[in-house]
Amino acid sequence: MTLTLVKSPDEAAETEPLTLAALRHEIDLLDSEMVALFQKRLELADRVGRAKDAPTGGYVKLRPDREQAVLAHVLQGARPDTRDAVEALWREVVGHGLARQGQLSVRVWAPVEPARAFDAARLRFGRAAELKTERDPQAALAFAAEGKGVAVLAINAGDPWWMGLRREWAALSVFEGFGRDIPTSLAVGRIDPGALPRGDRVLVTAGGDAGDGSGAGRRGLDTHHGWTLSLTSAPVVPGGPEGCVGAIA
Ligand SMILES: C=C(O[C@@H]1C=C(C(=O)O)C=C[C@H]1O)C(=O)O
Repeated sequence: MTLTLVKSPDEAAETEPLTLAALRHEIDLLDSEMVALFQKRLELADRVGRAKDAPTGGYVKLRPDREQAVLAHVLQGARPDTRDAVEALWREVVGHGLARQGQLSVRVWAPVEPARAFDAARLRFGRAAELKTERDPQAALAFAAEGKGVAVLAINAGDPWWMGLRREWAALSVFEGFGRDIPTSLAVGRIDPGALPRGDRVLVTAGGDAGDGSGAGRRGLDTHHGWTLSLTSAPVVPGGPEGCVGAIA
């Protein structure tokens, strides 16, 4: 609701600068509070990071499940008209929280519309992350497999890099999908399997064509020589015999 004070033009001319100054003072006070709170939050993220320094199994510190819960929590309290702004802001906040535990590096491989994939990665990981484009999907996967950071790779881009998630890149998990309804790129990394987000499971399977009924409830994303990359809402276990290679929110 917007309150409008009815004033004569003269009165308005006199009081307006004061009102403006008063409003700006309120903003300054809030900014100071927000900076203090942000710094407190960063210190806590720091402490969480040190707690994670205990054996990690070579996993990166990024915890998609926790980030999903943080987002859900703040969005629950947000007015509908501020949801997009709150989400964008918190992606930044969380990105800086993670950066306190070590800078996140992201390699992006997207031969078609690279700017779109890059923008999506920037929105997801925030400005605190270091983003670089990669010309070779295998180099992006190798970078992520070494635990140096994570990779974002386009799907349906003429390279079935995702088949490697069942083979040489089995240490990597898909933990994010980018795209409106159907993902057009996926993020992969050495993510603790216990920290994958709640949502659809990502499958790489031989035989059958996802979407033809052979895999009930599956949605195909890409196929190559009898192998299929698909999504399912079935609660399959990552790394298990069903070919689950991760999960996306
Ligand atoms: C603080 C943590 O580390 C990272 C930063 C988060 C945050 O700032 O809220 C959330 C998840 C992690 O990616 C955590 O795991 O809780």
